[in-house]
Amino acid sequence: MSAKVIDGKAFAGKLRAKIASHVARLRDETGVVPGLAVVLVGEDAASQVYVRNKGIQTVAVGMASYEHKLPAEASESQLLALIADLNADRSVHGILVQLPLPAHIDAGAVINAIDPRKDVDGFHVTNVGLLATGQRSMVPCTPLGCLMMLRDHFGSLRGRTAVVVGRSNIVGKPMAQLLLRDDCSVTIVHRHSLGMAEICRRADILVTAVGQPEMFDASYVKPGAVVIDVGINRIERDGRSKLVGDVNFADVANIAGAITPVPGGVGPMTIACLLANTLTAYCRAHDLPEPDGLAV
Ligand SMILES: Nc1nc(=O)c2c([nH]1)NC[C@@H]1CN(c3ccc(C(=O)N[C@@H](CCC(=O)O)C(=O)O)cc3)C=[N+]21
Ligand SMILES: [Mg+2]
Repeated sequence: MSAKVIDGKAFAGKLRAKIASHVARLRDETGVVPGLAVVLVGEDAASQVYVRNKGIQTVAVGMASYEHKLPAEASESQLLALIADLNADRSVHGILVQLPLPAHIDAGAVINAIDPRKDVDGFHVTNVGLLATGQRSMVPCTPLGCLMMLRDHFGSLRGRTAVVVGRSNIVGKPMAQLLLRDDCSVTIVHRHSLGMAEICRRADILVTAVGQPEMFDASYVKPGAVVIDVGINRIERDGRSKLVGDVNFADVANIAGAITPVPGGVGPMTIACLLANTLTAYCRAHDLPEPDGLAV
């Protein structure tokens, strides 16, 4: 193995420490701490674990955490009423509705009911449009975390060739927007792309977000490229459950210049960026200067 392993867990720890020191200072200055409300509908086991981790980390940086759990049968109008309450609640600066939602609820309608200024996921159509037009917005947490790691690795991304695999609204599209804003030449490829491996082999920066365990081997990677693995796939191996990325780590680590591991790469950065976005939303709500390095 020759690639540098980008330690997202350690990076996220440093980011949380920076957030915690700002929160402590702002609490002393204003008497108000940032508040994050997380809404979970239903009993999905994985979602419960994520929501619990988010709550623990929110409190650990000195913010207030509000958890709202609704039964799987909750109606869309019940959920919209809760969102309206949270929009009006001045102690809540960030609102996250855990996805996926049950099929009987229109997720788009729920997301677009969130006050865009409190939309710490950056999924509201207003924030999508602001990002796409280069204006100040809330930026989706996973792409933001990836961008922070890339900027840390490269310094400037200007002029580099980036390939994003996957075109979801939560990762692929906003990732491409952020890379474009940092002056990369950006290509998005997806399941219908012809010659995908060949296109990927042109990338200085390869971001994989497809949810296919270990799909990307060395044949997709240019020697020395930086590979950001967004996939988090739970698989059975040797009778045990384990997490793997979209990238075949052992194979790609022989050829890449740097690579994020799974677990311990993008995942921890996603949660740290949720806290960063909550602090950003708080600063904007209170007309306070935004700390450097939290938003793009
Ligand atoms: N509205 C909304 N926003 C989200 O950001 C959102 C969501 N819904 N629904 C579910 C997905 C998933 N997600 C993860 C965040 C962190 C890890 C993470 O920290 N993973 C650890 C491993 C955790 C483990 O061991 O299970 C790691 O990669 O090292 C994983 C997954 C955020 N999501
Ligand atoms: Mg896709």
